[in-house]
Amino acid sequence: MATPHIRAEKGDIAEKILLPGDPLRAKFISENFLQNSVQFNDIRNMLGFTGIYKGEKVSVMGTGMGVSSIGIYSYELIKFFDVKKLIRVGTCGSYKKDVGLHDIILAQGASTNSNFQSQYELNGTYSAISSFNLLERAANILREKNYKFHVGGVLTSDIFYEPDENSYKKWASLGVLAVEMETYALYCNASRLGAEALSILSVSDQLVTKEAVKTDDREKAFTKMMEVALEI
Ligand SMILES: O=P(O)(O)O[C@H]1O[C@H](CO)[C@@H](O)[C@H]1O
Ligand SMILES: O=c1cc[nH]c(=O)[nH]1
Repeated sequence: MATPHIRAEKGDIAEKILLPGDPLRAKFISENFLQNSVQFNDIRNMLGFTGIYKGEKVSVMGTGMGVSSIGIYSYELIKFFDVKKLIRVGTCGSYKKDVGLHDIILAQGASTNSNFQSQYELNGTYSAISSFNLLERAANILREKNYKFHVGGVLTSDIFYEPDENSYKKWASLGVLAVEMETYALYCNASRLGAEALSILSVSDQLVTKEAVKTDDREKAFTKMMEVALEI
């Protein structure tokens, strides 16, 4: 049963899915990590694949950029395709000097400047948190592999090009490690619909030192987080 955004039947998509923002990163993961991979989605070029990793069925699909886009895909994946474990594998901008380029962040929770939570008509502010089960497993795998990682809060922002380049300092003063654009919505949908979610992020930009990973490397350079996500 296809949805407006995913051309697949129930069973075509595994219970566990990796979700990069970039659909070409999904293709890269499929081609480099999965065996017997079959493409299940092409609508809007939001490429999705299902294959086998170490004997386990696993899927990978792009989400696009921003809360609205991942809000649609994660909702459809959980509600209509019975996906149970959603692991975002994304890039982020570090807010802390000691969180360097290529370091991995496990997003324990997400704050946001988006109004995604207004749909729930709460009389307060919702704290979007990850699945402790997935977080604990990812942390254990990272320790075993001896990969440098950090655990903490991130900001899910609607804005990539902030007019005030110092505004990040206020979030950093509250311990927020980095900025990206999807995790808050992913965690909300997973909590609301009864699935587990975790964002594993690689630092592509350093807002304190102004360093950045080269544009051509962004699709393929972050294989460590992909490996960890697949091993969970
Ligand atoms: O690398 P991805 O997963 O797309 O994540 C980050 O990169 C995009 C901005 O360049 C936003 O989607 C942000 O969240
Ligand atoms: O600075 C950055 C880097 C990646 N993704 C973001 O949203 N911001």
